[in-house]
Amino acid sequence: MAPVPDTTATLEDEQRFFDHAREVREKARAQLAQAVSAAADNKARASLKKAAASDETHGSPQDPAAFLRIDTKDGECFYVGNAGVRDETSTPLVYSWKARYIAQLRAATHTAPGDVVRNRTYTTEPVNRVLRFDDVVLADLAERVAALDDPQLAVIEDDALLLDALDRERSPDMRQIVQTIQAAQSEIVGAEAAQLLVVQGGPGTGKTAVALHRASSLLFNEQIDADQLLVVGPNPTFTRYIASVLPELGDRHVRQTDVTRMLDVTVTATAHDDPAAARLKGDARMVGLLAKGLRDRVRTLDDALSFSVRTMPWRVRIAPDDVAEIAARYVGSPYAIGRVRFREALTAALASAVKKQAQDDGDRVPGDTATLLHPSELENAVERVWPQLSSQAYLRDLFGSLERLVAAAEGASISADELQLLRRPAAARLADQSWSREDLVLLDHVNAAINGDLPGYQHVVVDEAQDLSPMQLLSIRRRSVDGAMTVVGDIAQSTGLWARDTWDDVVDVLRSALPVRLVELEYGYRVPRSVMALAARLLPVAAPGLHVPTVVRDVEPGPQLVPVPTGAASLAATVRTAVTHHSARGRFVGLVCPDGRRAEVVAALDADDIQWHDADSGSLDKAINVVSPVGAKGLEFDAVVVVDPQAIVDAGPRGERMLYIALTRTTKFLDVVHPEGALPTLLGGTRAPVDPPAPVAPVAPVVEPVRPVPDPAVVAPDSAVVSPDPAVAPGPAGLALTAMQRKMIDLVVDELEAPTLEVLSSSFLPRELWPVVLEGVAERLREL
Ligand SMILES: Nc1ncnc2c1ncn2[C@@H]1O[C@H](COP(=O)(O)OP(=O)(O)OP(=O)(O)O)[C@@H](O)[C@H]1O
Repeated sequence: MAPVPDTTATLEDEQRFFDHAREVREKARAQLAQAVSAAADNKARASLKKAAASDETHGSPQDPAAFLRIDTKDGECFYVGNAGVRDETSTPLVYSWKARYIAQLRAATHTAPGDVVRNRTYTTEPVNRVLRFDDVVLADLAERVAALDDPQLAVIEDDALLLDALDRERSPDMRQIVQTIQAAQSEIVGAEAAQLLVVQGGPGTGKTAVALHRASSLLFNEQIDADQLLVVGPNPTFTRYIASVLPELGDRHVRQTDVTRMLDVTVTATAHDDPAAARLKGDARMVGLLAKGLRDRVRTLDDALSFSVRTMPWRVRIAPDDVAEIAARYVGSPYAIGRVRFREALTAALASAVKKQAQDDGDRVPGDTATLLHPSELENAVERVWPQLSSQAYLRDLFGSLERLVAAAEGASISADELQLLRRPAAARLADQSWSREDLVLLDHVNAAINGDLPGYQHVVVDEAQDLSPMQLLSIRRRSVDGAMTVVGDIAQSTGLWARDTWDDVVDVLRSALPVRLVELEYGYRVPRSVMALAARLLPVAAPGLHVPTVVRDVEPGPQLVPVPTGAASLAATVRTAVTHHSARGRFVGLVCPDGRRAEVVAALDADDIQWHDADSGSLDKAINVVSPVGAKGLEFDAVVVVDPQAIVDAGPRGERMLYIALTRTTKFLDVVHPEGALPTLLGGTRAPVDPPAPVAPVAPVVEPVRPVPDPAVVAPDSAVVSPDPAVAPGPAGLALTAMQRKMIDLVVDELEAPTLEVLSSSFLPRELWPVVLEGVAERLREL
């Protein structure tokens, strides 16, 4: 009988249990290895070896036997480890954290304890030595935190293991969080598979971590094979970043991909659609248009089809209406399958016509009269009515012909102007046709419409789902057997052409007969409190009505706002100083740079031979990663340097959301380097946002009087890196200046610049009005 210690167990009792459980586990591992070497033949050995290699049921030999023990009110106790352990009688000694029942027990809180009385966590040292344990008795906890404002927050803040995990340095690989999964997260991890579960949560609330742990738990509980699970992310860099979590959890063969690589297409995107065309191509109305366009490729004939009949002097004919009637039976099937059925049905109709004619004429014919038809004649006829088509040929022909488009749009409520957006010259050779990213999604859709859906996955996990177009969502939905999915994202981080304010349309597209559930994660684990306070200033405009996650920790120092006076220092040089400062301290650095600033920033890094990695290219590097704001989604770094936040805001619609994303990528340090006077008003600057997002209010540039706590420090740019801007002293147009005059003008401009900027900055006038002020000054000077 296993020596399971009771609730009064001492450290020695616990150690005895840990030793026993580990011994049992290692014995089982050794038995499996022995079975491999004793296998009768090579084939059996290979398959056992494969099973042993992929059999993570024993976890790693380096794992402690358990990391948690849960005691329930009916006196039961559950040891929880990375892997389950059973004794010789198959009695569980340790439960895998993946077991649904365990996940449900871990969802207990002091306010909703359920059966749980006490949680005991263990601190161990390699391999299995128990150094100490810490108990949390839920009833005591409830008493202790009852009077506090946010008792749940107090509980989290008290979790030393969690805070320790959060404080650890980050790397290009995301880590598992098995030991420190929080109650609300555990509830999601262990939730039933058969539903559409949408997880909304602010930056760093653990959505990605939870989704991946849920995937692992589903594989364990639902007995589905790893290749029956699909994980879809937004881009290859993100996929690489999360790729090691599932293997670390013992699940090695799950397909993890991104929304574009997932598609069933053989071409890559080389063309770019303008936003209006791209948006239309992502619209669900394309489904109707593509379907009608495909149906239109099945032709109706004006003349009868006529076929010769082997050994007979006569021909057999079939009237156009009869051909159309046969074709109509199959137009609802996938196109290529419909074509096969049409061919079969046409052949059958002709065969019976041959039989009848032969009988009428008294001719002797074989039982299977279809053999009297010529296959090539049949194929030609089928091709006339129901031409073979590839998805590429179909889409090229459709977009290349206004006539086809107009016919296809019938009933799809797409206007003539919109159809023009889809038009593009058809390349003579299919291989020369270029395709956009949005086209690839359509090609995937057409592939399914032609060949039928590919075999689906039992469960699909979608991360950063808030940005996907309806056509992308449909491409994901098609890959799910029955709509069982876990969809995670953050509406406040929804940007791009399909930026949305609710999950409603996502649910509408993905929903199946299964139940739908939306849950929200409330606590933020990544972003330090002071950084979140700064980023949260954007939310009233970026995503009004959405909650700021309650942050569980703070890190000193808070965010640094680094103004760079125009003409006094180069912005890029200041950025370079900031990133090298962090990388010199061994930090994993993200340099979030708007496209318009990228060239000067990377030139400054290159000029000093500073190694950096292009994070938009598909992977991350240990040190400095330059990343676009959109590419930064889902990623995190020890230190983040955000370049020219106003340029990020101005770069497109929903600019405040883009900046919100950029600011919330850090686990510790944040530097915001901005041209002096060009800090977004919402962050405390004096300039109005240029493109307030429609249609949400308020759009007025409210200079928020409440400073974040603690206030972001405003630091002077490091004088060591300040390099003077090139002198600028063009004379007014038409005024011929001598070289000496130019030089003098340069000097005077230099002298005037700083005080002028000071006056303008303190004027609260939007920056775009500053030249107007200077023109006014020039006007007055001319009048002197
Ligand atoms: N329970 C936990 N224990 C330890 N670390 C955690 C826990 N929950 C979240 N984290 C850590 O917090 C960080 C943020 O998690 P994650 O990336 O999953 O958040 P997210 O909600 O997906 O963020 P974003 O919306 O910005 O993509 C990660 O480093 C993750 O490991």
